[in-house]
Amino acid sequence: MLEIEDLCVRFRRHRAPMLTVLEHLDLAAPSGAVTGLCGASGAGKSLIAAAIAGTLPRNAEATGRITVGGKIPAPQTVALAPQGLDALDPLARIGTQLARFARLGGTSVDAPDLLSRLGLAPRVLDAWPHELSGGMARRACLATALATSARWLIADEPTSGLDAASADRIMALMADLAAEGYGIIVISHDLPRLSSVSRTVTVLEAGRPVETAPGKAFSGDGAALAHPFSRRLWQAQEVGASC
Ligand SMILES: Nc1ncnc2c1ncn2[C@@H]1O[C@H](COP(=O)(O)OP(=O)(O)OP(=O)(O)O)[C@@H](O)[C@H]1O
Repeated sequence: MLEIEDLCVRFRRHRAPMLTVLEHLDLAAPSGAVTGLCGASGAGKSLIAAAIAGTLPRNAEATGRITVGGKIPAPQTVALAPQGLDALDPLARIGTQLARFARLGGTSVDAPDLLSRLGLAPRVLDAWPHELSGGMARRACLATALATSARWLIADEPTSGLDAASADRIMALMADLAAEGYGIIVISHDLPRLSSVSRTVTVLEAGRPVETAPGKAFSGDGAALAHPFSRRLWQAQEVGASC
């Protein structure tokens, strides 16, 4: 179990008061399941990912407790596939980067097999990041995180910029990895796909968690959701999807 207790994040600013951007987050993410995080832009989702992975910006101050299996996680326990595609090294071919991440995790990687699970052809191994489309780069980012063989993965917006079939494939992969025993946390604006694979989805509104609901509560008109903000978020996507 990956547990977050009372996580708060605030930023130091030049000649300005501290800015609080995340307040009192509790989260329990079991291994063997997908745990979803959603919310409006700027709600604090990527900062949660960074806090778990230990990559918060230098001007951030975090309080609270993050544990995996009851212990403070060692480096490399949790792999992060960040939202920004600039996480890829522009000066290394994708194959080199996958091998590098595998070494970081003290393991080796069957790179063609990994790419194929993400719907990428083996030729991508020889490609430089600038030669990839946005969707291919997103999947290459995910591949670098998976290459570490960490048993915990946080995927921040893994379907952003992907066509519908590729997005379906990525969310199905998240579910498959969970079925293989991985602990998976997925951050996504794509609520229909996110909720379809998640055991629970935590909804954030402006830095505050408002509700943790079972994935299946995101259906129909959202009547099974407890908080009005969650219902609005869900209904907005459903209306968008049916237009
Ligand atoms: N280095 C920083 N210094 C100051 N504020 C920051 C910094 N990084 C992020 N923030 C602020 O923290 C808040 C949360 O940012 P975060 O990136 O976690 O949002 P998000 O929920 O992931 O949004 P999106 O869905 O748009 O990716 C935002 O208001 C953002 O402006």
